[in-house]
Amino acid sequence: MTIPAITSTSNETLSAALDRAINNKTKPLGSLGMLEALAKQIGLVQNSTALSITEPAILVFAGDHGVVAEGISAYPQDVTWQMVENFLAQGAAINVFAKQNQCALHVIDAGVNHEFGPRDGLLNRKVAPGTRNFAQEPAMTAQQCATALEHGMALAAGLPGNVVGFGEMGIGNTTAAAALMHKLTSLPVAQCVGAGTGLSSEGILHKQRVIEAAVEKHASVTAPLDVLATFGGFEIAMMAGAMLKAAERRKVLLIDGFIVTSALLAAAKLQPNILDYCVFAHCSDESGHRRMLDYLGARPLLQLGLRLGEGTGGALALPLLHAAVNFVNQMATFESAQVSEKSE
Ligand SMILES: O=C(O)c1ccc[n+]([C@@H]2O[C@H](COP(=O)([O-])O)[C@@H](O)[C@H]2O)c1
Ligand SMILES: Cc1cc2nc[nH]c2cc1C
Repeated sequence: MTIPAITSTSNETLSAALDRAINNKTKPLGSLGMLEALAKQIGLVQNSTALSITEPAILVFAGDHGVVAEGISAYPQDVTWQMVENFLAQGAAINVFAKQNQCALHVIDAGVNHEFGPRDGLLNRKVAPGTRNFAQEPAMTAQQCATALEHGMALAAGLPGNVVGFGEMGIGNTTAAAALMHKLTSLPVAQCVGAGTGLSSEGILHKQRVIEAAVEKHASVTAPLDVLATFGGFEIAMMAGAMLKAAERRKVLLIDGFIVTSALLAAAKLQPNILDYCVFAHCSDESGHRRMLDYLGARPLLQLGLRLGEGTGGALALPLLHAAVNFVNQMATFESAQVSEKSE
């Protein structure tokens, strides 16, 4: 397996040209706030002052987690496959929001503990029917982790558009994500763990203890790929692979909540330049997400109290990407509209 090479988007000449294009629009300097930074970032990713959004797509990766045996989720494991059925039936929140914003949606079985059989609309990339319980043994073998990454890379390579959002479904995956966060940021487990789908405060404490014992057990594991294999999930590793390939192909990466950002944490340890390509859709209500975003130096676009996953934050932020592109392409300049510029 080869990790894609990702170059930084920094380019002084283009950066100055984008600043000029943005500042010449008929508005007080800087008055479109974060949309201006977003437009500039999209221009740098696309290596152009002629911005576009073509065929945006969201990839939703589903996988199950052996660590659910430790009683770390408020919902049973079967919800993972049941929600995959719901995605296929167009009944989930992500179906509604993706459709509302004319965004393609692809559902991937990365490792669900259920036999779906051949199904329209489901991409079968099942590595295994769920990971092992990382409280007892590594969640994946190194080979399984590499396979997941490779499937993710191939999926991203096959996308026609220039914006790709990431989403996931997997009961137990906030436990995996919190463990990854702890290992990859060195923040204490207590600052990484949260309620997930809705644990009580005792439930959160139990989840914290399970993670603390597991990181103690696997204390010698430190290299990013080994951390991903030991504590991650098939959907998390596949997302990380897809993110790396999408950045290599100079697509804009739309980052959703806590679990998606944990996949990015792993990807960014392998290729730090990937962060140039990432738009952070929102700050999730999952305790720990804000700290994860701070660690990455990320400024999320939205704060809506979401804690759903599925890529819903990305789908909801997509209109803001369109707004950023459209203001650069369609607004008049001071010159074209004969509006007077700043006098002091
Ligand atoms: O995206 C988030 O920030 C987020 C926060 C909390 C929960 N989730 C979703 O809830 C599931 C994992 O929660 P849990 O409690 O089973 O670990 C998984 O399917 C995620 O998509 C997602
Ligand atoms: C119903 C349900 C839907 C979800 N979507 C993403 N994670 C989820 C978890 C649950 C429990």
